[in-house]
Amino acid sequence: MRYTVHDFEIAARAELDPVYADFIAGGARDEITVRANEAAFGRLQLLPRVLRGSAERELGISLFGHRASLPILISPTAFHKLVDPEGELATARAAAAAGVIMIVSMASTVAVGQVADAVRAAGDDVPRWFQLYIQPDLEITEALVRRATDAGCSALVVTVDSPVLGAGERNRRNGFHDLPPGLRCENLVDLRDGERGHVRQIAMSPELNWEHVDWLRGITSLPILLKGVLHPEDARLAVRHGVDGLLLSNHGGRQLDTVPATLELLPEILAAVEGRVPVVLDGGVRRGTDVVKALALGASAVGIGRPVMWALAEGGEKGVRRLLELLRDELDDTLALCGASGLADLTPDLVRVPTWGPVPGPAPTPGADRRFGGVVA
Ligand SMILES: Cc1cc2nc3c(=O)[nH]c(=O)nc-3n(C[C@H](O)[C@H](O)[C@H](O)COP(=O)(O)O)c2cc1C
Ligand SMILES: CCCCC(=O)C(=O)O
Repeated sequence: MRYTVHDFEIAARAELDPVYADFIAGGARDEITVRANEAAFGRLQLLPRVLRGSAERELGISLFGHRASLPILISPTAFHKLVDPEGELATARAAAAAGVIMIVSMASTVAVGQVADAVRAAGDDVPRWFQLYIQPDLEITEALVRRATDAGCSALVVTVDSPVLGAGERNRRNGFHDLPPGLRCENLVDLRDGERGHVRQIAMSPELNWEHVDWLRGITSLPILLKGVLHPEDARLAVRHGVDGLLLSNHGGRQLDTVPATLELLPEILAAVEGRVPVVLDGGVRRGTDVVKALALGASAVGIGRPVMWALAEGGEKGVRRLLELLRDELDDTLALCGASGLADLTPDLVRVPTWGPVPGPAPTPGADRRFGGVVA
């Protein structure tokens, strides 16, 4: 039985090729930001209200006019077929069954159109979003946007934190640079004549700028979210350039190492956008309490990356379903314990930065009985 998100990782690691496990777990350079994301949630405290709950709690959200049953999105992760033969089809079916929004990675190993067909065939109609790396060749970018639009994606998540590919040193040591034979980046196949869907077709370009965002704004009417804006000044610029939302993300610590945890940046980013666009946060979300903390501070929703890959590796579609159920239960339980009858009751006063510290006092006498001596940390 998997009781926690962490259990999925342990179970997946027992089965996975360690090279792929490293690809999932790893981050850039010293992985300081990878650790910071999770640690930031642990440092914040919850301060619950009592005697004001309700028998049932409302967990649904609405983003850009679309309903989802949970404030938890599946952040875009590449290469699902590395860990499960059905790949993104399995993830998408699980997401749809749970009523959760999945952001399909541009580097998916099942084409976004096929993902959409599979979900429709299952009779579920939950919005899907598409993650895009703007390509310096704008015709290619336009073709990708068309593929996503034709597949019924209802928003574009444009990743802007990757002017160059993050330095995943685990991958370098392991010599993991390409997909194994038989797997392709299916969204990239035949964008130009004869293109085979090679990972290296994805251009990470340091020459992208705000004019590219304006150009994209002009070719699509889909809502555009920028993923990877960390500086409040860039958040202001994003709003000025007509962006519809932000996915506050440090790419799970996989791009620039030593940037702050996303949770720590949330208040500054929210202040910068002044409520004009929704802010979704990802990075280190592993518990219902994490979801509650991010929402109480003002995030509209959160995203999860690695947990989905672990769950997919551990149990395919069923694994991802169980993961989403588990997070749903934890979220519901946390709301109840906070005296909240729905997400709307999550207000910043429920979250505190600890003010307590070790009480200064005389050093404990060596050998003294610590049980009764009032000994402090
Ligand atoms: C294995 C893996 C693949 C990823 N692939 C992509 C991707 O293709 N595009 C993207 O924008 N972000 C990608 N990300 C970043 C995630 O979207 C997300 O920001 C991050 O995983 C969130 O942190 P978490 O893993 O702590 O939940 C990837 C992350 C992982 C772990
Ligand atoms: C070219 C694929 C990029 C995947 C990615 O964004 C990541 O592994 O973090």
